[in-house]
Amino acid sequence: LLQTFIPPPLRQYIDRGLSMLWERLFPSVDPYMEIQVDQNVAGNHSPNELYKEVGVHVGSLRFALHTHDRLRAYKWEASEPISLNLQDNDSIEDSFDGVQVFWTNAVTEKGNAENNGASTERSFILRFLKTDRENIVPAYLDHVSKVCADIERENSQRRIFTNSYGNWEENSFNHPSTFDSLALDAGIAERIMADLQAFSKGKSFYHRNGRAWKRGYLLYGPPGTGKSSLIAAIANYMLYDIYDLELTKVSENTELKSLLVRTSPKSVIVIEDIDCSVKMSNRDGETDDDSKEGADSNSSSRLTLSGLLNFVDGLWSCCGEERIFIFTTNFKERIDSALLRPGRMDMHILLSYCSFHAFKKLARNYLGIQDHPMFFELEKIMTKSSVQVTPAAIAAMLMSNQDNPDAAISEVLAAFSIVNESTCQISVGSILDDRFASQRSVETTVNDKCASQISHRKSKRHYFRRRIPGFFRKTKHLDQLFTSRT
Ligand SMILES: Nc1ncnc2c1ncn2[C@@H]1O[C@H](COP(=O)(O)OP(=O)(O)OP(=O)(O)O)[C@@H](O)[C@H]1O
Repeated sequence: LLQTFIPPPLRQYIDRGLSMLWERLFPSVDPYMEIQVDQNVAGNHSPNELYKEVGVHVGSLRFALHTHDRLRAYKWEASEPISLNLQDNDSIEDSFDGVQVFWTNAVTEKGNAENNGASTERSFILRFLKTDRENIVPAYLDHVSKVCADIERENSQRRIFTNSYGNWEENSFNHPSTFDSLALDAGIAERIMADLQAFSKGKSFYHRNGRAWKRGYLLYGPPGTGKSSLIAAIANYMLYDIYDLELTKVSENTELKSLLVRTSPKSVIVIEDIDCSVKMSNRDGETDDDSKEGADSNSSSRLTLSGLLNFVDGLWSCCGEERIFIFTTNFKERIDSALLRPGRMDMHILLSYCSFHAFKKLARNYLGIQDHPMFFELEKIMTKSSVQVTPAAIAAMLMSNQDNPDAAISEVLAAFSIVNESTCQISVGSILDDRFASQRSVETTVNDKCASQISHRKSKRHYFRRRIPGFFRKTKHLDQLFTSRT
């Protein structure tokens, strides 16, 4: 009750007063016990890792800034950020699972300064009620180590690895994507974050249930809907490194296994475009083409589907803990169902074309606006329309009109309206997407997808000419293509 209603500084005074009263009334009975964490390991003078961890933890107790008038500032290493800590012999309160503890930054001078025999001994002293002994040792000390590891991870540079000739090549990872910068359908970001939180706290749950501590996500949807950005957001949210596994560069199962065992815990292992990475249609690794030709008697030494299945959820998949597997694809239906089952891919997340909810997030991020008079009309069109536009395409429109929200929204509105007038089902997003940025690709897309359905070819031509300057100027052929297809 006291802990709930009395603010920490006042509580500290009351605690101290009560302790002093207790000591005066019962001088021989001390209800507290202490654990001393020395700077060096007694005997061999090597640094005590736990001392450093306690230092980081105590420095992270933010309320020290408000309750203490004198603090110490330092850096453990030149590259690390500044840490704050207690002055010599000051104390600070912390709590763990409702139990109150005190840390004192104890400094003792030993020996005689006159004959150069003086030395300073530093330690952190943990003080808590004897009755809380069971709750504190070792759970609280483990918690301190974990907090320290988390802080160090937060301050350290994220890394991205990619495989090359059977080895991982390392690079620094600075992708700025976060759940806040992503425009997703309502509730998706919250669902993923809750799942990730549960996963990161789930060590004992996974062990109790005999499961490897890992999680699999399948991200699927058309190009330009944010699959790669979501992977970066997940890595940034969890403070994990990324292993970007290029399956086409893996020649056999043993190589896959050896790559897997060399990934570190707390990492995201990504296989993008899994459907195009390797042609595997059955567990023996025999592709359709192989079976037609009756080729390759040496399938056991190659990369096979069963090798991949074992990679994700086999005996070897649990040789490192706390890992997230993410597969992406544009075509979920092309993936073998064995790869999709829970345990391998625990959550299937559809990233689809831009909804009005997602559009509002993009407008907030790119234009800095929460609302606009044209939103009402846009929402109506977006909800009714059968036209689908990717967030990537909308983001491109907003970015090119960052300083002019009216123009930006008019452009989005025009895009929906123009396309909507026709019966065309073409995805504007897929045409504008970077990967289609060649004349040939545009032709193919137009040809394959729906050029035959375009009824308003004039406005379409005008629209695409505006959106992709250069293409249509150079290529009369495309004009003819629209005409002939109509
Ligand atoms: N949902 C989204 N929210 C915010 N920005 C997005 C979203 N989707 C796409 N974008 C923007 O579009 C660009 C391309 O997105 P991204 O590469 O993540 O898509 P993708 O689905 O992985 O595409 P592909 O399947 O072609 O790899 C990104 O730089 C990002 O800025």
